[in-house]
Amino acid sequence: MNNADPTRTKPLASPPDGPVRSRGGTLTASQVSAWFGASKVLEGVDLEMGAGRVTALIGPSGCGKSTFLRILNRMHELVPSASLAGSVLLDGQDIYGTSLRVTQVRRRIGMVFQKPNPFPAMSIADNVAAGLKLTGTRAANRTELIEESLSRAGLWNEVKGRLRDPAGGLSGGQQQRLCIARSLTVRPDVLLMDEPCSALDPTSTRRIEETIGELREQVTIVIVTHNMQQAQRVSQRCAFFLAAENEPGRVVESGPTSTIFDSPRDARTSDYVHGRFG
Ligand SMILES: Nc1ncnc2c1ncn2[C@@H]1O[C@H](COP(=O)(O)OP(=O)(O)OP(=O)(O)O)[C@@H](O)[C@H]1O
Repeated sequence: MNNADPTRTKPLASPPDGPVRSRGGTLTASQVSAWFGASKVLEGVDLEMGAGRVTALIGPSGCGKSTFLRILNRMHELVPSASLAGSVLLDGQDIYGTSLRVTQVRRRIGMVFQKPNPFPAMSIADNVAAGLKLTGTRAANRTELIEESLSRAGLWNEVKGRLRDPAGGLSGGQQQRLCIARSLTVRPDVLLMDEPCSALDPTSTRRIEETIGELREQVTIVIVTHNMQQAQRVSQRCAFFLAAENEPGRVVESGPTSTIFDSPRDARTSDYVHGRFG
């Protein structure tokens, strides 16, 4: 591509032969509260999700984990009745401020959902490239980015001989890794994952967990999980959310995963992580 032409959109990706830069962004949530209409569902969440780490959001159903996750890449505002207070900074930059457009925020902070959602009739390669299209990103090195993204998602070896086949022919676990690859094409700083293994069998789950482990040096990961073993296996930090009856969800405690599981400060954390409720 001719980089000398200043009118051309500069691709986000590095040159094809360049390595993926080791990076990841730090997300800092301060006093985040959220509402759906008049109903307050989250209260005063303070949480730092550091670069190079996996942060697990745990807690019983309905305590606001997914809402919090969606606030982190401005998806919460897609619900017409939704509102929020507080701030979220990505490396010190306010993601709700005027210096970042919403498309830039969603490009730098990607999301992988509970149920794999590839375009089933579209080819495997086109599904990965759709990550560029969905975020309005132009890239000269499309082919290399497809291989790089599939490799980083741990899927390249399984699909390299059938990139033109429809994605609907992949197993559930492969489809989820394809969705991870799709998110990685724009080289995000942060990847948000909302129960990414809940629709998968144990073998596929372990494969995704390995992928998370491989990715964390390059991308900050925030994952919602109901699986306590998974939180222990994949995360370095944990935040325990809880909503008392008719109250919004709050973070009871957060810290290193080993502390949350082995010596939490709050008895409710201990009860939850040891399966005594929720
Ligand atoms: N679109 C919505 N409109 C109205 N209320 C909503 C909406 N989405 C979530 N809520 C409510 O907000 C609260 C928090 O929900 P949220 O999905 O964030 O919790 P969660 O901890 O992720 O739950 P789960 O673990 O079951 O996914 C719940 O009371 C839920 O009913």
